[in-house]
Amino acid sequence: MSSLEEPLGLDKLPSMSTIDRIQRFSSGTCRPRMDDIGMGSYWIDGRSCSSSNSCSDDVDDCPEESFPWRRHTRDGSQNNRRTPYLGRNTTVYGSNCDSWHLPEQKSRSNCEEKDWCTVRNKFLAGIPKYVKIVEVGPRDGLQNEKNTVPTSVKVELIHRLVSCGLSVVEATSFVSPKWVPQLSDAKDVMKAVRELEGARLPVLTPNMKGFEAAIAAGAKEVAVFASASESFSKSNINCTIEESLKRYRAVTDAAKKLSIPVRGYVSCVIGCPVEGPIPTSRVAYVAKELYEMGCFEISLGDTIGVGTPGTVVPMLEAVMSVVPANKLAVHFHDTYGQSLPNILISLQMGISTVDSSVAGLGGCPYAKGATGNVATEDVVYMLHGLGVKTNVDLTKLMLTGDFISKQLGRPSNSKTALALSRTTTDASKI
Ligand SMILES: CC(C)(COP(=O)([O-])OP(=O)([O-])OC[C@H]1O[C@@H](n2cnc3c(N)ncnc32)[C@H](O)[C@@H]1OP(=O)([O-])[O-])[C@@H](O)C(=O)NCCC(=O)NCCSC(=O)C[C@@](C)(O)CC(=O)[O-]
Repeated sequence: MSSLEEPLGLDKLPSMSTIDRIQRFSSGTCRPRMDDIGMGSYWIDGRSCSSSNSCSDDVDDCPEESFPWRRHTRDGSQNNRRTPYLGRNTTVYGSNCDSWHLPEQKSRSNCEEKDWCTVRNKFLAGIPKYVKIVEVGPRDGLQNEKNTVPTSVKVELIHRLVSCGLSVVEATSFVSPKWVPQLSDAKDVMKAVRELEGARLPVLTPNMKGFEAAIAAGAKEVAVFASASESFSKSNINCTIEESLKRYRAVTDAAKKLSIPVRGYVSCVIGCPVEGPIPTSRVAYVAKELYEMGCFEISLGDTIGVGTPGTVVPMLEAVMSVVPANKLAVHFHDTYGQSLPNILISLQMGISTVDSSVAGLGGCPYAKGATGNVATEDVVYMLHGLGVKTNVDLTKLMLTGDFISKQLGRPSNSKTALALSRTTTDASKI
């Protein structure tokens, strides 16, 4: 067994060419052409700069998502629809729950504006204007809870998360109740939220049995979950990587016939609790297989949270050589407190979808030592501070984190929630 007490990959820091590429992406000039960096057509251009080097952006605020076999185009206005669920609550934290950020463009002088453009072009050029957050709290967040969380609490959590403006909330898992007893009420949860508007509510399905049960309960989107570690695959879903891919082909084939979008997860993209460091080529292989079988998005999971930017960069580089960046998501667990730097570097490399969990809930029952996902509040705080749109209302999100933390009887794992709950009692001091 390899020791995972040191950051993985100190001996495997990215090559100079990798570092050079990131610096070039952030250098204030436009992105290199795809051919320059050997990524073929898979590299997705982020924002580019006009010849005047102005900061005006060319990326849609909230790009429409396309699924390979989707019949209908989604109504873009749905992003703005909110369920009125939180209306009856009183505000706990006050109304000033937002990030400290640089002054708005309109309040900057021409000179300040020019300086800001230079700084932004130099360090933040690759960062998208809009980031889609996939909230995994009700599923990944709760699956490891020892005490049974009542179905009504799970349903209320989903309602509240949707009312925060989150456009994707992973609702539950149709897995074996023997393996994950906490989510044995998947059918009841799904039936209670199936008509909820304003967000997509995917569910995990490990095989055809799970897929059929999910569809029968009203799921309109599912996710399959493979692993880049053979050992983790066996302990999590009781089969080899190849066997899991075979099962998932059956699920994606069935989903295609029903026009159900399928998301694909790859676990252990940096390290495995049993095998230690995982080769980037293996991560790329599994991601490519899932993508080619029809998954519309591949979420790369650092299941035990051992990654640092030093290991995340080469992993992403390997995956981006086979799956386009705009089809990738990152999914970090915060075991070593590395999630935010890992997310930042991922954004700089062209990723614009981030998984997270309200109040930092979570952990995988089959990944010893894995702690919760990065807290959604912390991700939103960082993104808003960077001027990146999320459509998420941080105040409502904090109330939601507060709600579920109280239900679980412990404090939130979100540093932002903790800090803002203290400071916003007297918002005038900020
Ligand atoms: C995959 C199996 C089912 C194989 O489990 P198995 O024991 O090999 O399954 P089986 O086919 O031999 O069947 C055994 C029993 O399970 C039943 N069964 C079979 N399938 C289902 C189903 N879908 N729903 C309900 N029941 C099912 C089946 O009917 C049978 O029931 P019995 O006849 O004994 O009464 C099991 O290993 C399992 O459910 N694993 C799920 C583990 C899990 O949920 N892990 C956490 C999610 S992954 C994760 O958190 C990582 C991620 C995604 O967040 C990203 C990251 O951070 O890395």
